Amino acid sequence: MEEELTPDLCVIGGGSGGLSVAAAAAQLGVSVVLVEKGLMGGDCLNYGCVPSKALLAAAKRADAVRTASTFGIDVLEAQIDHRAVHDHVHRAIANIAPNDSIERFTGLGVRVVQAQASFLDKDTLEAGPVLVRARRFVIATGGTPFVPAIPGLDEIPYLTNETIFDIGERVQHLIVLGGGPIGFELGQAHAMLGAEVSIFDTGAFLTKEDPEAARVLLKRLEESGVAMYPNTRVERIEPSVQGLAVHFHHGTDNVIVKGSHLLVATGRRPNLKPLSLDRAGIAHTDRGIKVSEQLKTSNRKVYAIGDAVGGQQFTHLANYHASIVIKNALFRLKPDVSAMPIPRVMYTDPELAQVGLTEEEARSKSRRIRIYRWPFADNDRAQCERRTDGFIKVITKKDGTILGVTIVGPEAGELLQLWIVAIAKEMRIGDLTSLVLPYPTYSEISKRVAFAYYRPLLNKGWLRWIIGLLRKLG
Ligand SMILES: Cc1cc2nc3c(=O)[nH]c(=O)nc-3n(C[C@H](O)[C@H](O)[C@H](O)COP(=O)(O)OP(=O)(O)OC[C@H]3O[C@@H](n4cnc5c(N)ncnc54)[C@H](O)[C@@H]3O)c2cc1C
Ligand SMILES: NC(=O)c1ccc[n+]([C@@H]2O[C@H](COP(=O)([O-])OP(=O)(O)OC[C@H]3O[C@@H](n4cnc5c(N)ncnc54)[C@H](O)[C@@H]3O)[C@@H](O)[C@H]2O)c1
Repeated sequence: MEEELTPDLCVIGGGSGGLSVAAAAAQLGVSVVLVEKGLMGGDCLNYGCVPSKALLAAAKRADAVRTASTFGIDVLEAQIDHRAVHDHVHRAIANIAPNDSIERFTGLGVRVVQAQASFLDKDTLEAGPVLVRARRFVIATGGTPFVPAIPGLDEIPYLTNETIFDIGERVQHLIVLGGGPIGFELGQAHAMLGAEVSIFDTGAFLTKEDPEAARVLLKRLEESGVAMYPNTRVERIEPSVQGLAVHFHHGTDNVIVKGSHLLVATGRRPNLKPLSLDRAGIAHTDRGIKVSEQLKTSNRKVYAIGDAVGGQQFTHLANYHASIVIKNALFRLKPDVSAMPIPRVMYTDPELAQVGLTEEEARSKSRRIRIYRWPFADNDRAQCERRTDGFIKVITKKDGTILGVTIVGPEAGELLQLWIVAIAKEMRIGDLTSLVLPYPTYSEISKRVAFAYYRPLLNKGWLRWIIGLLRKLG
C-alpha cells in the first residue's frame, strides 16, 4: 500500500548537507520529508571525518609516547590495544550520533523515510512504499569510493573508508592506493599505530597544495617510515601469504611489494544512479549534478548540494550549500555559491591548511602580488612544544588585501580561522598587526607574518628622518 506525502520540502540523503537543510527548514516551520537509505549522519559521521579524526587522535597519542624522551620523559614502548582503539573510534561516532538521529529529527517535526529514493517523473519521488510530491526537492546523496579497474583487485578483500574503521587488530603492512587526503590521513594514522605503510599514487603527491608546504608534510611522512611511491601505476594485484602483493614497474624493473591489507582511496564518485535523474529532467555527468550559482538543477523544483554536486568534497561545504538552499528556497534570496572562501585542512601531523588562493594560483592571475612568510621555528610556543616544522605563507595584493593563506604546522586548521575571517571581510594584512594576542601561543605566527608587510617601510628614508627628528625633539 503506497502512502502519498506532499511536504513543502523533500530532502534526499541524511548526511552532512541533507541534515543541515532538514533541521533548518523544520525549525522555520516548513513541512519536511527526509529520505535516507542507510545510516543517519552519512559519510562524515559513520565512515569519514569523525572516525578518521578519532583514529588520528589515538595515533597522535601513540606518537607522543614514542617521542616523549625528547622532553626528558622516559616511557616504555607504547603498548597499543588495537581493539580499544577501535572502540574509541566507535565511541566517538556513538557520542555524536544522537545529533543526527531519526529520534532528533522526528522531534523537530521531520518525517524520516528509511528507503532508497528514486524519481518517477519531474514532480514525484518514490521511496519504498512512499510517494513524495514536494514543492521543492534537495538532492544530498553524497558519494561512494571510486575503485579503479586494476587486474586482480576484485579477487582480494580490499578496504575502503567504509570498512577500514572496522579493523580491531594490528595491521602489519597497509598498502594504500591513492595519495589524497584519505590516503594521507589514514596512512599516517596507521603508521603511528605501528603498521608498515606504503602509499601509491599514479600521479605526483599533493599537487593541489602549495609545493613548499607539501614538502614539509612529505618529509615528515618519509621520516616516520612511510614508503612513498608517487607516479607509480600498480599493474596487478594478487593474493600472497602475507595478504596481497602489488606489482608495478620502476624503470625497467618489475617490482613487487607485499602487504597485509589494502586500502583503496583513489577518489570518490557521486551516488546518482538509483535516483533515475533522467526521469526528472536533471542534467548530470558521472562526476556530479549540474547546478546553478544557487545550486538549482535543470529541474526548477530540485536543488543539489554537497558531494552529489562533485568538485570539492567537505562537510563544511555541504553545510554551506545547505544554507544557500534555505535562503533561496524559503526566502527567495539569491546568495552566490562562490561568495565565500572554502577552506581545507588535512589533519595529518603536521596539519596542512589552505584558504583562498595558493601562491601558484595567485601568480597565474596576477604578477602584482606580495608573499609573506613566517616559520614556526620563530614561534616561542612551537619551540617549547618542540613542534617547529612548518610555516605560514600569506599572499596579498600590492595594497595588502589578503588573497590566500597556507599554513603547514601544529594546529594549522585552528590557526586558519583568523584568516578565513580576514579574507571573508576583505581585510588587509596590516589590519592584523594591531591585535593583542596572548603570549606564548601558536597564533602569534599570524601577527608576526602580518608585521612582515611593514618591513619594507623600515628602509624608507622619510621614516628614518621622522624618527630622527622626534628623537631630537626629545
Ligand atoms: C575518510 C573520509 C574522511 C573525511 N574527512 C573529512 C574532514 O575531515 N573534513 C571535511 O570537511 N570533510 C571530510 N570528508 C568529506 C565529507 O565526509 C563529505 O564531504 C560529506 O560527508 C558530504 O556530505 P553530503 O551530505 O554531501 O553526503 P553524505 O554525508 O555522504 O550523505 C549522503 C547520504 O545520502 C544517502 N543516500 C545516497 N543515495 C541515496 C538515495 N538514493 N536515497 C536515499 N538516501 C541516499 C547516503 O546513505 C548518505 O547517508 C571525509 C570523507 C571521507 C571519506
Ligand atoms: N581533511 C579533509 O577535509 C578530508 C579528508 C578525507 C577526505 N576528504 C575529501 O574526500 C574526497 C575523497 O578523498 P580521496 O583522498 O579519496 O580523493 P582524492 O581524489 O583527493 O585523491 C585520490 C588520489 O588517488 C589517486 N589515484 C587515482 N587512481 C589511482 C590508482 N589507480 N592508483 C593509485 N592512485 C590513484 C589520484 O591521483 C589522487 O591523488 C576528497 O574530495 C577529499 O577532499 C577530505
